[in-house]
Order: sequence, then C-alpha cells, then structure tokens
Amino acid sequence: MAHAIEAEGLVKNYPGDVRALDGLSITVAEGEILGLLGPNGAGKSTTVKILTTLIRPDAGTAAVAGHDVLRRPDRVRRVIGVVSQKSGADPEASGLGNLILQGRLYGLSGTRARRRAGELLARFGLEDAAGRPVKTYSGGMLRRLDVALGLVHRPRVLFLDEPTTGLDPEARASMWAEIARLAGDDALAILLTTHYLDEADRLARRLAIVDRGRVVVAGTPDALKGELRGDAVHVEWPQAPPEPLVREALGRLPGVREIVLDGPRLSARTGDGASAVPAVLAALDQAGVPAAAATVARPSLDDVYLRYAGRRLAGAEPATAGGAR
Ligand SMILES: Nc1ncnc2c1ncn2[C@@H]1O[C@H](COP(=O)(O)OP(=O)(O)OP(=O)(O)O)[C@@H](O)[C@H]1O
Repeated sequence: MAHAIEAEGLVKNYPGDVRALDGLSITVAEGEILGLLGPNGAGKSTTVKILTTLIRPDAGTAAVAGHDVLRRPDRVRRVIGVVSQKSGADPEASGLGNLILQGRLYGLSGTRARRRAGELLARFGLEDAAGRPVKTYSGGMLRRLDVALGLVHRPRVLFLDEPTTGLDPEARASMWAEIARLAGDDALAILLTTHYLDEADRLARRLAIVDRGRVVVAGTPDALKGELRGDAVHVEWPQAPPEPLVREALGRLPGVREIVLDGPRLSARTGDGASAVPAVLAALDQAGVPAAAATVARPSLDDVYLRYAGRRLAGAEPATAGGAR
C-alpha cells in the first residue's frame, strides 16, 4: 500500500547554523496515526511545515497522498488538513461563520459550504453554540472547532499539532475519541505531534521519537515498551548530585543498569525494582548523596524516550510512581 505520508532523509538548516532536521524519515499509512514525540526544538514543527508545504527542505524527499511536496505543493494542499497549535478561527465570528468561510476559501458554493458546516457542527457537538462568537467558546469547544475547520474540504491526511494542550481531562478524552474515529471510521492518515506520552500511547499505532532532527527510534508503543524489560527505578534529589559519586555508588550494585542521570532525577533499570530500592537508597546514603525519594514503575514511554534520547521529554509527566510494590 502506498503511504499517505512518506518522508525520506529530510534536512533543514536555519540561519545561525541551526540544523533543525538532520536526515529525518517517517512514513504514515492510510488510517494510521503516527505520533511524533520529542522535546522542544527536536524538529517536529519543522517536519510538519515541510509536509504541509509551508517551507522547503534543503535535502531529502517527501510526498503526501502520493504528491511530491516540492513539485506539487498545490495538490498537497488540497488533500491535507492542518490543525496548528494556535487556533486559526476568527474569534469575533461564530463557529458557523468560520466554517462557512473556510468552505468558501476551499471553493465550495454557498449552499455546499453551509451544508458542510452544519454536518461538522453536528459531528463535533457544536450545534448549540453554532451562532455564538467563537471568543465565548471554552477551550475544548475551540479545539473541536479547529479540527472541524481542518476537515471542511474532506482531506485524506490530517496534521494535528499538539491537539490537546491546555484542555481539561474531559475535553481531552472527547478529543481523543474524535481523533481515533477520524483514523478508524474515516481512514484518515494522521500525523500527531505531542508532548504527552499518555496521548501518544493511547492514540498512536506507531511512534517516532525525534531528537536533534532525526528519528531515534520508531515502533508500536507496546513494542517500544517491551524492549525495556524489568522495572524502572526513579530516584530524586532536592538538587542535582555530583554524577561521579552517584555512578560509583550504584555501579557496585548488581542488577542495576542503564543508569541515566538527568539533573536531580535518575532512572535505572533493574530486574526487581521493589527489592532494588532499599539497596539503591543505602548505597546513595553511604556515598554521601542521600536521595529525597525513590520509586518503582513499570517501564513507560518516558523511559523509552529517556533511553533513546538520553534525556527526559520536556513537560512529560514522570512515570507513575508506585513506591515499593
Ligand atoms: N525560523 C527559524 N529560524 C531559526 N531557527 C529556527 C526557526 N524555526 C525553528 N528553528 C530552530 O530549529 C530547531 C527545531 O525547531 P522546531 O520548531 O522544528 O522544533 P519542535 O520539535 O517543533 O519544538 P516544539 O515542541 O517547541 O514546537 C530548534 O532549534 C529551533 O530553535
């Protein structure tokens, strides 16, 4: 099956010697959600900008729905929907007005634009608010309208840039359900950028972890988590401890491996976390770097991220801490 998104070896340099992309490659199939995960500055937005034809890569190739982004940007634009982080809706106009205008911009007749607006308002639960100015909408309603605006022209490929940032849990859950439906029932290919690991875990069939302009690892959430056998032990200090002392203390403990120190937080892997924690705490005490807290958790995507990118995902929640289980 041809891929809905196919990017190979993308390179993008910005003035000031910034290599935003350094050979990034991804594919997304029809009906698939690919989660693009990475810290601030990893290159996610630059990737989306290239694929949505807003900027050109310095090297590499990319096609969306079979159309080359460099040679046929006009065709690409017709088959994509883009929901950016910042709402594109006019706050003074109503939801209905925004949708009709969007339809007209895509060349629909007045009647067809109105009909399509009605369908989308119903689908996104915005019928009651259709006539109200958008500035009176809640955060969740505004995000739903943003997605509706991205769908007016029935795109085959949808780009969602951090679609649930700032939403309350209920609004997030309803957005998740809608996104899953777009990929499932409507068979849209979706490229989702997110800082939320739980969102990526829940929605994405495949994940690509981006760091410094490259995909450092890709696979299904389960496959990636499965690579991390055993437990994750997380240790925290009030402030960053001297690394050599910590490494020396823990290096002597059998079964404690893959130690990653990131400021005042440390993660390591061990066969049985519950029994390792007392030994870890005692060793750190003895070395003169007593920890403030130590917890054990099942490997999370954050641990996967940490392992491949060598640091934590900015803004990511720490893995759910279970203490000694
Ligand atoms: N117009 C620009 N001029 C110069 N440097 C830029 C420009 N746009 C982005 N960069 C730099 O390119 C790198 C990649 O940025 P990009 O916005 O793609 O990252 P990101 O993963 O989307 O980050 P975020 O999660 O913060 O949106 C960063 O170092 C950024 O500072």
